[in-house]
Amino acid sequence: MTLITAVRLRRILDSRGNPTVEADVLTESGGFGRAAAPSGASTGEYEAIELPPSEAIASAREHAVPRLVGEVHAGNQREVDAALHAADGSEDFSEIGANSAVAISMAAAKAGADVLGAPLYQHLGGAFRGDNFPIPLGNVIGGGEHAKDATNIQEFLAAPVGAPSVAEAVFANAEVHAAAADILDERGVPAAKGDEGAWAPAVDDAEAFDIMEEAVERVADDRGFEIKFGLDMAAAELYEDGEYHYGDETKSVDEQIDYVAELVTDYDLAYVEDPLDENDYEAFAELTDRVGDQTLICGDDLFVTNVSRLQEGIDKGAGNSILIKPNQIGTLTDAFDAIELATEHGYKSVVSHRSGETEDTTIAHLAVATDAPFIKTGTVQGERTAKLNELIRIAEDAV
Ligand SMILES: C=C(OP(=O)(O)O)C(=O)O
Ligand SMILES: [Mg+2]
Repeated sequence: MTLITAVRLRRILDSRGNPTVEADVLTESGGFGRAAAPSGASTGEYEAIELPPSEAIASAREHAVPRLVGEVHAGNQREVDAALHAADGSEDFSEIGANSAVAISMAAAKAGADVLGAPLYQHLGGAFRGDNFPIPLGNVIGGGEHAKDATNIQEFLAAPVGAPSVAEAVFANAEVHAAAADILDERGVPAAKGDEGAWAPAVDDAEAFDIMEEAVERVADDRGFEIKFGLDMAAAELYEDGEYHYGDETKSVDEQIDYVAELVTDYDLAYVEDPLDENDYEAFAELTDRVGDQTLICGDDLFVTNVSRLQEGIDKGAGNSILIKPNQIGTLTDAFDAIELATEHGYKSVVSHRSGETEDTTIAHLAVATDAPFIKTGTVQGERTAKLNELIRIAEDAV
């Protein structure tokens, strides 16, 4: 029934206006799935390789499509993803491109679900998920690689940890985003938006903390449940020649650890992603030792959704959480394996978008299917709200 009969690949636009890969997968019994690859800007050094979309498409047509069509069942995700690995033959999808691989992998999952007549989250294992829904981490203020002349820290994220439902959490994040705009306005600070729709004002990090604290407090008071906030420091982007660079100021590794530990305590941060360089497991371990019982220390560029890198982190006590970005590793199977390993070792999974996105909603289903405690997928803008609105629909469907 789910034997793949066609795979179509094309270039479409992503949210930055760049081309990206979209895949359609069709099956013998008329099943259909469509998915598109996202794209990062602050990419990790160890991510699977994204090829220019035209190259990725040409290579996947030559190497992957013949191994899928008439050979593999869309309903068997491990079979699909093994065929993609075999077609590629490299360790990092540098032959067919992780962008082609992830688009095909996700489109096949949707085609498999379509044949079964099941929602994607159910097909991906949602029947045995818990009762919880992922808490959305919403990007409210940001800079770094996502916006020019804004904060050094890449993302200030609302974390509505006390929200009674996923819908309330989604709306609360949007309200924090709006409250931040009001506060900026009151302070006479103009703000454009960064790649993910977060405000990108020309303020220093200290002022951004201040604005976040106030915005979160206003909405929490109004809503009557607890809203914290967190960060993606994307510290690999700040790190050069052994030091962390904040504009003209620098911090040694030890100073960076002290700085982050203080931020966690001072602002009661719910979440800190990539507070240290992607090669520094030891510093991650030291910070985790200091504040890992108070907050999530999440590895994005550190782990790149890769089980080997995660295992090294587990062995060294680096972090207590992993960001899951399917396109960092190339297939849904690899992303699932990373989530499974994380869960086994008490690491919290945070399923994530990329700064370059499309209307694709696969990550919302992935987060629900795997019972991930968090999802990071922005706050506003269509390519972000596509996932947030899908979460609301899934929650309604799953009760
Ligand atoms: C979403 C992120 O940004 P990008 O997609 O640019 O890596 C991130 O760093 O977590
Ligand atoms: Mg990150």
